[in-house]
Amino acid sequence: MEPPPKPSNSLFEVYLRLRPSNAVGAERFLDVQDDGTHITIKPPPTDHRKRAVEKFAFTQVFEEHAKQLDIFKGTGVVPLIEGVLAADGSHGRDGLLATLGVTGSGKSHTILGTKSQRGLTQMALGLLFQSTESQIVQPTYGSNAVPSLAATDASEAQLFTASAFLDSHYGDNQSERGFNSRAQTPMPEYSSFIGPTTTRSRNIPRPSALPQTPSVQEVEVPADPNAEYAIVISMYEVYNDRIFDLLSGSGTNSKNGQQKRRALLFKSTEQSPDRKVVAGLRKIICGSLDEALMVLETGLHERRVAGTGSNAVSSRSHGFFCVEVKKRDRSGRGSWRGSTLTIVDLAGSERARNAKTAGATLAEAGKINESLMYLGQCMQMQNDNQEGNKQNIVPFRQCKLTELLFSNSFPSATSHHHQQNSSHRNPQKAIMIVTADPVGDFNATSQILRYSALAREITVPRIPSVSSTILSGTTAGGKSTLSSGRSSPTVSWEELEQATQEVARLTEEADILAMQLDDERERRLHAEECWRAAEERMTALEQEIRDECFAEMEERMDAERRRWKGAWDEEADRADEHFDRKIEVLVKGIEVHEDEEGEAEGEVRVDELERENEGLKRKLELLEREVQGRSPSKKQRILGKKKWSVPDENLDSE
Ligand SMILES: Nc1ncnc2c1ncn2[C@@H]1O[C@H](COP(=O)(O)OP(=O)(O)OP(=O)(O)O)[C@@H](O)[C@H]1O
Repeated sequence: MEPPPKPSNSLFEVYLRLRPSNAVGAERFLDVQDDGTHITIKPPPTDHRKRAVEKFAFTQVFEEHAKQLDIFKGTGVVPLIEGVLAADGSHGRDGLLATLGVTGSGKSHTILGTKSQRGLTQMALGLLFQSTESQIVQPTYGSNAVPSLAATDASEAQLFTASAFLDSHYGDNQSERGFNSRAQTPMPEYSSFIGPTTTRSRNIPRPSALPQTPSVQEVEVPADPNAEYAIVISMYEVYNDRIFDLLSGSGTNSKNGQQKRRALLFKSTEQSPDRKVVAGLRKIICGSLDEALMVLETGLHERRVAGTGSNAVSSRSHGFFCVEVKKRDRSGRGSWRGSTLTIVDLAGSERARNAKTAGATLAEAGKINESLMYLGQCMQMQNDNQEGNKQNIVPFRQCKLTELLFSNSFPSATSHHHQQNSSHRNPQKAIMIVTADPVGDFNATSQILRYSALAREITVPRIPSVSSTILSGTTAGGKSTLSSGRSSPTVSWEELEQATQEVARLTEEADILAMQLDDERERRLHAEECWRAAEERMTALEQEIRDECFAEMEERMDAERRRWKGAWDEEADRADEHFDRKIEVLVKGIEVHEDEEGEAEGEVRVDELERENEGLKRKLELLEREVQGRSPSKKQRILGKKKWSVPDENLDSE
């Protein structure tokens, strides 16, 4: 079985590294074939259910004796570095290096090393700085490198020089100022971690105390001679499907850092519309390997402290270490472009049943297993795509981990458009190092090998069946019988032998089918698990959407209520005014009515007075006529004296 030729769209090259085991007397279930690319695993003899021997193909298998430097040179890390340095003058190609394996199988050992040995990360950093030594930009206060780097950063990041960052983290916290990728602010240069006078509140990692071996001096990778380089480091972890910055200091700076940590988004930004980036990270510009190693140690410390604390040794999150290798024209003009080398230390898969975990840690283990299951699905899909003609879509959007790992593995949707211009990016090149303990947990290890291997083959060892044994014995007997001279139907013996062989073949086929059935059953269970997980996600999503809708509805109802109340008050005011006006009109109306009455009364009174006057006139005429009948002097006297009083008297008398 050959590993299938690697198609251009394949996600990973997959290497297997076996770790030396400490277990004494434990039986080995994994063997490496002579070609160095295949392994076979057979279930322990105690497992009666499974008899198949499974064979897996990898790009290369590294046995227990392989050293860190062997892995560094043999797993394609060097080509990844060549890709990001891009000596040919291009923008380079993103690289991804990840380790996958059961808990305790040696992932962190491989990628991050130990107290005495460097891991692939430190060696990769060493090679990057070694290759760009004379061309690396020193980020100092006043140089235009820092603000120009901040201006071209597409991820809304806060940029710090390593010295400022380390000073703010370990020193007196006075220099907590960064370059935002959107607004450039001049920043003073603090180099207190180098200077002898600074008081440090926490234990600053000392480069001299970090492992110095293995050295990568002998490895040579060319850099672009016409470029100046800047190396920008960021670190984050995926914990419970959420992204947290490992350089923000929130985990180590606060007592309850876990609560204060703010989850970041993986999204497209204004400056990066066609690629998703982790937005809002703290990024550190490192001018030397020592600075880079100190930043790395700081992030790793944060990862350990910010974790659950229940298992200090084991990685409880997926750790991402990103080295952006930026370059621009050596003259210092032009904008920064470049690519990123991402190194991932995946959390170990474990069986909740085996791991004595409970509560939050169990939920955390569940999330780790779920994300690794999705990763397994993606890798399985890659392998299926390689084996068959049908190209399935790799379902990498199922969780943060696979999204982060794979979203740059495919040409972006707009790459077609970009093909014409210089900003076109190649899909990233990725390497997966699977770590395994050949005497460890068979079930957990075989499960990981099954989905990570580039090819797989199952064989059932041929067990002589009872009938074939008997019949072969009978055949031998027949021959002896023949030699004894007894007549025997030779054709029947031949037929019987053929039939026996057919039975043996069918038995073997049945065994293989049974194995395949087992396998299918396992795949079905796996698929059901995925289905359940997807359903749970859907339910959670539905709930989230419902909550969102409800909140929006509430908000709208509130706004509507407020609007309605306003309108109601306005209407009430208007009605009051209207009412007041009506009353006014009514009052006026009443006044008018009163006047009319008065007028009428006046008229009546005038009439009465006129009538009275008429009566008086008549009486006066009568009196005059009466006076005329008397003497003139008397008449004068009477007229002079009684002219106006007489009527009254007359009226009274009347
Ligand atoms: N190749 C190796 N040679 C020597 N020791 C090893 C090797 N691989 C792993 N170890 C040791 O085994 C132990 C567990 O390894 P490590 O912490 O790397 O496992 P891991 O896969 O990262 O586990 P987890 O997923 O829980 O973080 C460590 O003490 C490590 O030094």
